[in-house]
Amino acid sequence: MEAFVSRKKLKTTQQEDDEKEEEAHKRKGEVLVNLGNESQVLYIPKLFSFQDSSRYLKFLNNQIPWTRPTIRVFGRSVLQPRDTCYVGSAGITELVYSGYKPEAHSWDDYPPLQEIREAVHRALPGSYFNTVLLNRYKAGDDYVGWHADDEKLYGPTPEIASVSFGCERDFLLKKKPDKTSKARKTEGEASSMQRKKNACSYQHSFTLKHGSLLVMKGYTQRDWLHSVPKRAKADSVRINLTFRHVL
Ligand SMILES: O=C(O)CCC(=O)C(=O)O
Ligand SMILES: [Fe+2]
Repeated sequence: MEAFVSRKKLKTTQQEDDEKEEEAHKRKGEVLVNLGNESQVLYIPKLFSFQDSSRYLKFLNNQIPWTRPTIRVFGRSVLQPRDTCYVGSAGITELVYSGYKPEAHSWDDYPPLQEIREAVHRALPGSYFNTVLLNRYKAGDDYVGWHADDEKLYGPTPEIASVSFGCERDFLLKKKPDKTSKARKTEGEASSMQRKKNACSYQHSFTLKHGSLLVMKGYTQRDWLHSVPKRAKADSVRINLTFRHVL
């Protein structure tokens, strides 16, 4: 009985701490979502002013050597549905995703990218990013499908900082299917009402604004998938930069 009470108390303290942290971010106009099991997402809507964001968008759109590579998806070669470029420090482990190994360009050639990285470092004390993967979505039919950035070179709990410029697009998160038999059994026993309720907390969506920063932390890449789906109404270019730390 005693053990049960103290466990319950411990959980309450954790929840209280989470709520306090969420409140502190809210006061700054930010959103912190605790996804459970030590996964969090932080959204800062205005890391950059409108003017700076527009200047960066123009620079990136015109000066980055964009490519649209052929990638492998479920054993088939397909054109990636967005443009890409990769920038990283010399000597880092090579990145390979969907059978594609992007060439790492040098930070030295893109001072505005270094400026953006410094702003991200200031916003996230203690963070350090040595690579950035850039994506350009020309319009609403460019997208990124469901995936996790769970490549080994980032380690088990990577912090991924995602900066967006240009057209607003939806960023979705959904929980990976739970593999443990205990979880399957609990889900099987749940009433349809409970299942609906659970489903809600297993999906989140953010509209990523011009000049915003979204950070995925903790075990988000292990336990969750994310995507930027097609949107018929998105009629202009969006550029997204995901800063990552290669170990
Ligand atoms: O464009 C975005 O917001 C997400 C991009 C992304 O998930 C990725 O590059 O891995
Ligand atoms: Fe991603």
